[in-house]
Amino acid sequence: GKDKFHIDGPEHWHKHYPIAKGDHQSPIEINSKEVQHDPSLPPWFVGYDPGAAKTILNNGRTCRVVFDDTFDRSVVRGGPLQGTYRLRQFHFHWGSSDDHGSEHVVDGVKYAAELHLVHWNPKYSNFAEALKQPDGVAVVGVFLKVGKTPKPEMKRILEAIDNIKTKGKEAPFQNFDPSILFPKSRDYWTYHGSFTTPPCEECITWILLREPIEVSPDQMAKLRSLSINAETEPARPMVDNWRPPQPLKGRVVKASFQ
Ligand SMILES: NS(=O)(=O)c1ccc(NC(=O)NCCCCO)cc1
Ligand SMILES: [Zn+2]
Repeated sequence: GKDKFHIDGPEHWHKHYPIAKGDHQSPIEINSKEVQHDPSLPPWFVGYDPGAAKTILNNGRTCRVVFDDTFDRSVVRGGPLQGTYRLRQFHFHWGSSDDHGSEHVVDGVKYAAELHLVHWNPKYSNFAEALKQPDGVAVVGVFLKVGKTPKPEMKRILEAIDNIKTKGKEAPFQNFDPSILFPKSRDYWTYHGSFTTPPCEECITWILLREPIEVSPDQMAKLRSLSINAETEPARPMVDNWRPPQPLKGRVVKASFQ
C-alpha cells in the first residue's frame, strides 16, 4: 500500500508520485521581504460544530482528529476562499526536539510543531474528488512555539494520546471545537500548494497563521510519546513527521497584513 512510500524519505516520493517534484509543492519557506501584502484579502471565518468531532487516530504517521463532513457542519470561509470548505480532519507535524518540527519555515525560523486543519470544497462530490482539483482543499496552518506556559486547550488532545499510542489505534474524540486552538490574531499568509505527504496533490489553498500558539516542553514530549509501530512491533517513536520546504517556483505568497 501507500505506506511503504512513507517509510522512504521525501526524496523518494516522486518515484511513485511524480507531482512531488511539481511547481506547486508544500511546505515552503516564507520570506517576509518577498511576501506581497494584499489589502483586498478579506478576513477568514470558521463555524465549527463541536458535535462534528468523531475520533482521534494514530495512522502511523501523525495523530489525526476526524470530523463528520457529510454536510456543511464545520466550515471555513472568507480569506482567499470562494465559498465554504468542510472540516474533515486536523493533525500535527513535529520534530525530535523543540528546535524544529514545523513544515513551513518563516524567515529561517522552524517552529516545534505545526497544526493543519484540513477542509475540502463541497462543490466536488467527495474528498477524493476534491483533491484532484486546484481549489479542492483548504488547510489552515497554525505554528506551535515552545514556551513556559502550556496551552490548556491542547489538554484534551494530549490526554487522548494515551489511548492511541500505536499505529492503527483509534478512540472516540467528541465535543471538540478546534478553533479554541487558534491564536488571538487572524493575520495570515496564503499561497497555492499541495499535500505535504503522498499523494502530494497540488489541491491546497494554504491559510497560514502568522501568530504561533505557545505550548510547553512537556506538551511537546507528550506528542513525541506516540509510536509509528503497531502494538505488536518493536517501539519506534513518532517524531520528525515533517516534509522540508519545497521550491517556490515563482509563486507569490500573499499576506493579509502589512
Ligand atoms: N499535511 S497536509 O498537507 O495537511 C495533508 C492533509 C491530508 C492528507 N491526506 C488525507 O487527508 N487523506 C489521504 C488522501 C487519500 C484520499 O483520501 C495528506 C496531507
Ligand atoms: Zn499536515
